[in-house]
Amino acid sequence: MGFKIAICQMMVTEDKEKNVEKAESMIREAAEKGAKVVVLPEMFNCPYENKYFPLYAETYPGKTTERLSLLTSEMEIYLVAGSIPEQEGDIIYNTSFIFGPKGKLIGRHRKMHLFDIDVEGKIRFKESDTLGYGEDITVVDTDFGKMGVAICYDMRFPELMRLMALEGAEVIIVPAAFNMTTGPAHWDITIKARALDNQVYFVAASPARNMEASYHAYGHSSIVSPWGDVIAQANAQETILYGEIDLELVKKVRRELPLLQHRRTTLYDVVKK
Ligand SMILES: NC(=O)CC(=O)C(=O)O
Repeated sequence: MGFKIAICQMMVTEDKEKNVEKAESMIREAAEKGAKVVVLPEMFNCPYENKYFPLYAETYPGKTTERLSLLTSEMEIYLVAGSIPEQEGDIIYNTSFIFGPKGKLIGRHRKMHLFDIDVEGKIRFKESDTLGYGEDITVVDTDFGKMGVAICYDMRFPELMRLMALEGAEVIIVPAAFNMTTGPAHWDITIKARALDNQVYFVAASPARNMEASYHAYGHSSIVSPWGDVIAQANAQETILYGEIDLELVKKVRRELPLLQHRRTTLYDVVKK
């Protein structure tokens, strides 16, 4: 079984309404071109900067999620709606809402690993200044099998990705926003490594690079096969990236090179707490 997936590598600006409109028009175009699963980038309705997260935050259900749920049901697709700042009580989360073809919420991933880093002379970011930690691993059931969803920095943690594969994920989808320091250094290799570790399709969705923003996203949204082949990759500009997902290939690669079966779980293990 297979399906077409699309990543909307959209330009995110300070105008929330325009961001949501842009997301809607790109989703519509991707669905009209046959995509059955559409993915938006991390913080698609809000600039990636701590000062904006509280200003753009919405509760669920809220204006952005309601609009995307309606569009998802109109286009009869699955939508991994990138992420938005989600307010619950006093806490704001970096949250990905996942909708099924009838517009129903089928999953919600709150970023588990917050991007608190300080690369000397290059980039300092401390998401935990404004955001709270997600606590749950997210694997959703779809008509195309199980898919894991995580957000950006989460993908640097192989244990999380492995647990998703052990829960049955054959595709891992990651809305993300690496930057011009970590992107050139780590983006491609991390995506390929996680695809190969777990023999999954790895789908990483970035915003386009906006040089007027304070945070310059790397772009380069990518779709990598379970064999490590790059099926499709964008550059830094706004675009819709398409790829064919062949679930038979996941089975073939796992049969030919049975990594998941060859783990020495009597000697070591990765467990969910
Ligand atoms: N923005 C992130 O969460 C992560 C990132 O940019 C990186 O890991 O590099």
